[in-house]
Amino acid sequence: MPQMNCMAMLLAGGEGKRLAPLTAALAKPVVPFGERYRMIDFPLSNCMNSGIRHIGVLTQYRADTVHNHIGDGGAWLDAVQAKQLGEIALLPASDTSPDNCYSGTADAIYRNLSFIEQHNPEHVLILSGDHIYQMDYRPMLEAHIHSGATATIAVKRVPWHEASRFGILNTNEDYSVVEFEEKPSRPRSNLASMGIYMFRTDKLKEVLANDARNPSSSHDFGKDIIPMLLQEGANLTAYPYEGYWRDVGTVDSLWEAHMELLDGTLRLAKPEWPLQSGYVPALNRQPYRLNTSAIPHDCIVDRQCRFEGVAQRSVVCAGAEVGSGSLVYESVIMPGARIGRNVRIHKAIIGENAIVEDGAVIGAPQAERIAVIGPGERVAAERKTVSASRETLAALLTGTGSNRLERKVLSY
Ligand SMILES: Nc1ncnc2c1ncn2[C@@H]1O[C@H](COP(=O)(O)OP(=O)(O)O[C@H]2O[C@H](CO)[C@@H](O)[C@H](O)[C@H]2O)[C@@H](O)[C@H]1O
Repeated sequence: MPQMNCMAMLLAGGEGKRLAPLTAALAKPVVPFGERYRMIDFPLSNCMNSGIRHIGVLTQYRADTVHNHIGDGGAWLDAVQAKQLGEIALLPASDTSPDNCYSGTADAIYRNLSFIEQHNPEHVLILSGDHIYQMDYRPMLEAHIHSGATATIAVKRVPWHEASRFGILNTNEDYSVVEFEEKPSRPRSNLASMGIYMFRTDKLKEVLANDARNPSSSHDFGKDIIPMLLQEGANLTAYPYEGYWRDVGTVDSLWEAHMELLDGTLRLAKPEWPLQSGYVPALNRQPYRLNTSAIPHDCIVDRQCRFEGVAQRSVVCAGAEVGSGSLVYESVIMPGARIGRNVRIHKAIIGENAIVEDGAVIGAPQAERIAVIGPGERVAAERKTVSASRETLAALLTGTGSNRLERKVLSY
C-alpha cells in the first residue's frame, strides 16, 4: 500500500436544489442521513479510515451550517488520534473571492491552491460532500500511482434510467478513458463518474490555471476540466469501485438510500470502518430513553427519541417524537421532528424539527412521488382522524383491516 502522500479537498458548497425543501436552510452536505449522521460524515470518515489526515472543506451555500457541523474537526481527528497531526480546514468562498462566490467546483479548488501548496502533497483527492459510501481511498491511490495517470476518476455502473444525471464514460479494457460526457441526455454507457478524482498535484495546478484563464469555461470538473484533459490527450484512468455508493442529490435517491439501509444493502455500523459524526442531537428537552423492546424489527429507531406509534420500514432519527396511535410507513423522520398523535405518514421524508399535528395525513402507500415536509415546517391536520388501536394500525399496515386510510398527498 502506498504512503498517503495525498490530501483531500472536499467540495461542500452545493445548494442542492433537487433536495428542496430539505436544503432550504441547510447546505446539501449536512442534510441528515440515517439515524444520526449527516451526508458529509461519509467522506470525512472515509478519509480518516484511509489514512488521509489533511482535508480542506470548500463551503459556499449556507456555509455556516457546514462549519457548525464540522467545528474544529475533532469528531473525526480525535477518533484516529490525529488532532495534533491532521487538520480539517474550513475554506469558505467568502475568504477567497471578492464576490463571495466560487463560480464552479474547479474554481473552488483553484482559489485554494495555496492551501494545497502548504501541504505540498504529491496527489490530491477531490471529493463531494453528498455521497453515501464507505470507500477505502488507498487502493484508488495505488492504482493511480501504478497507471501513472494524470487523473484517476472513480466510476461505478448506475441504472440506465439514472445515467443522464451523471458524467458518463467509456473506457478501453485497461480502463483508460476514451470518452466522457457530462450528464448526457442520451447516455451511450451507464458507467458513471462518481465525482471522485485523484490528481497529480502538479497537473492539477496546471489544468486549473489554464481553466481559470478561459472566459468561456464554467469552471466545473465535470463540464470543463475532464473534457479539456481528454481533448488534450492526457492520460485519464477510470477506477472501478465495487462497493455501495449513492449520490443522494435528489429526494427520491435520498429516500431510496434509506430504504437500502433498512433492507441491509447499506450497513453503517461496521467496526472495521467507523463512521464518525459531529452531530449532537439538539435535545432542548430531557433526552428521551427509548424502550428498546418497542422498536419494530424492520425499522431503525434512534435510542434518543420518543416513539409511541407503529412503524414499518422506517428510520426515526435522534430527538424525534412519534405520538401514540400514529402510523409511519416507509418513511424517514429526521432529527427533532415531532409527529403528533393519530398521524398517518406513508412514503415521506419529514424534515428536521418539522411539526406534524395530531391527525394529519402525509403521503400515500402507492404514491409515485415521495412526500417531503421541510425542516421546521408545521403540518396541520385538515381533518382529525379517529384514534386507532395498535391492532387496527397493524392491520392497516398489512392491508388486512377493513378500515381504509385517509390519503392526502403533499407533493414537493
Ligand atoms: N461552487 C461550489 N463550491 C463548492 N462546492 C460546490 C460548488 N458547487 C457544487 N459544490 C459541491 O461539489 C460537489 C459536486 O456537486 P455538483 O452539483 O457540481 O455536481 P453533480 O453532483 O451534479 O455532478 C458531479 O458528480 C457526479 C457524481 O455524483 C458526477 O457523475 C458528475 O460528472 C460530476 O460533475 C457537491 O458536493 C457540491 O456540494
